[in-house]
Amino acid sequence: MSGRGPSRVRALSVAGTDPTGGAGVQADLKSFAAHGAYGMAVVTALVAQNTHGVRAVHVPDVAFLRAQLDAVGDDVTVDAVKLGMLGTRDVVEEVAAWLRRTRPPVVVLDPVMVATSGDRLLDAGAEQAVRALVARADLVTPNLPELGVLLDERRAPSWAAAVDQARRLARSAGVTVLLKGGHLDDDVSPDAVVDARTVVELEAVRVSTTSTHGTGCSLSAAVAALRPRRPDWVSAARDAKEWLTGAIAAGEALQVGSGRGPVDHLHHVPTLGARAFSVEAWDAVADLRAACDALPFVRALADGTLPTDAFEAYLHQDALYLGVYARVLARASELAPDPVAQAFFARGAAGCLDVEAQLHRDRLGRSDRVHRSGASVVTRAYVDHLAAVGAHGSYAQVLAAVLPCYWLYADVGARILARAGDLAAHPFGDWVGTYGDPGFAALADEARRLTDEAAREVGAGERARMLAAFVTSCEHEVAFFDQVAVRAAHGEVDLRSAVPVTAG
Ligand SMILES: Nc1ncnc2c1ncn2[C@@H]1O[C@H](COP(=O)(O)OP(=O)(O)O)[C@@H](O)[C@H]1O
Ligand SMILES: Cc1ncc(COP(=O)(O)OP(=O)(O)O)c(N)n1
Repeated sequence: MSGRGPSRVRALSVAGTDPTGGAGVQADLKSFAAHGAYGMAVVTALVAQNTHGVRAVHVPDVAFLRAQLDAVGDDVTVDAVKLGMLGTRDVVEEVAAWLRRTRPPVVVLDPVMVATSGDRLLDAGAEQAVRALVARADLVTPNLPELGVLLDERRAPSWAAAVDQARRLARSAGVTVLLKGGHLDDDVSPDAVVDARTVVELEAVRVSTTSTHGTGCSLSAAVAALRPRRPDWVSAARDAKEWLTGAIAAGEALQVGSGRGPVDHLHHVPTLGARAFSVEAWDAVADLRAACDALPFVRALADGTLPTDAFEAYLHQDALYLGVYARVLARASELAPDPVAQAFFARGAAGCLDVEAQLHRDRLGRSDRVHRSGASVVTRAYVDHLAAVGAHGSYAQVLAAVLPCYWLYADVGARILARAGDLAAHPFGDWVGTYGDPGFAALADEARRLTDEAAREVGAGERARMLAAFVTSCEHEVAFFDQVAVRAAHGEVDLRSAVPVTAG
């Protein structure tokens, strides 16, 4: 064994079960893991419940509870204990006796009494035993109704009254109270860490969601897991609450159950096991891809019937776009975590300015038309989006935003190439040849690979932001193809409304 102490906090949940994984020991173990703790669990009660409510409760004999507690305590050093559903007076007293014997350094008591579904999780005759247990805990985490029961008072009618109750409980039981404001009828959901002398409020927005099953279990387990490595309760509770708010916000996306769903305990953890980002993203833009293929511009470009002025107007906007796109690729290179990605995006930036700009110069240089106008509203919207992600987004978000320009072009280009036939005789053969080229497809493959690689490192929230950036870029791509062609095909290449591009 190493002399440096354990690599993780060893946290024990003593609680009931939830086979749907949202509350009870299942939630506690996920909360422990989410906070880097090694989780253990002693089961007090088997609960047949789901996101709609409790169907049945089976409380094993307390002798078996004692056997479980002793099996853990005889063998493992426990750094923190979280007590959840205890169910009966006998269970409460057995747990109290175990605490007296073992005295774990951190004891968090979630005084579970009634589930939000309205189902009782504690016998009416056990309330007095739970009141006595409070004095054996370091932190107690009541919701508003539970706080009233612990004091043998009515539920506080307001947040201020609840804080006052919490202060009185802290003083009388010599315990720190983490008062939870989830039951308030308000657009915020504050909590407060209250001890005999101080009250520290933890502010939080109220997430508009039905995914709040097991929030109390998850919060108390998170605080227990954090406390051994935090200087005080406020620090542990603040981090746990911030995490929980994100977990609640990400809950609906889990699509677990048709009632009050669970929170996503791992919302901040890299999305190992998820579909590759590019697979999810490509599916998300299936309609946009179909719309792109059906655009008059794309069809006329493929069969060579697009008016030359329309094509030149498009190329002119594209040249303006590429100037900004090159800067955002350079930003991706700057943010890249390794030399392979760094070099790829640096080459991409240079490629935009060299190879593709050459194509535009050749084309527009031969043109009789003089394209002095600035970016159209559509072009400006696209480059503004890219520049904003480049300025404020993470590496992963930047990659998701720049990927459509590679991927959609390679995808559409291959189909245009297939329809175009002999490029030598095609009026836009040089353009079609560039984007339909297998070399360009290989660049798109590499951009996709790097984006998937970046996505593997991020949590669910960041991945959702990546997806939003990708879809927005795809929407701009389709609008970009559509803008000049539609106007130009009707002889209305009007760039008077154009404004200069501001490089990102
Ligand atoms: N809709 C919500 N948005 C944000 N936080 C919430 C929401 N509902 C509950 N919470 C938070 O979840 C935790 C559990 O609160 P609460 O519902 O009061 O307890 P319990 O789950 O024990 O009934 C608290 O931190 C509370 O502030
Ligand atoms: C086994 C078990 N323990 C506790 C609860 C109650 O969970 P809680 O986190 O208080 O939240 P709600 O789901 O009641 O809102 C439970 N349901 N099951």
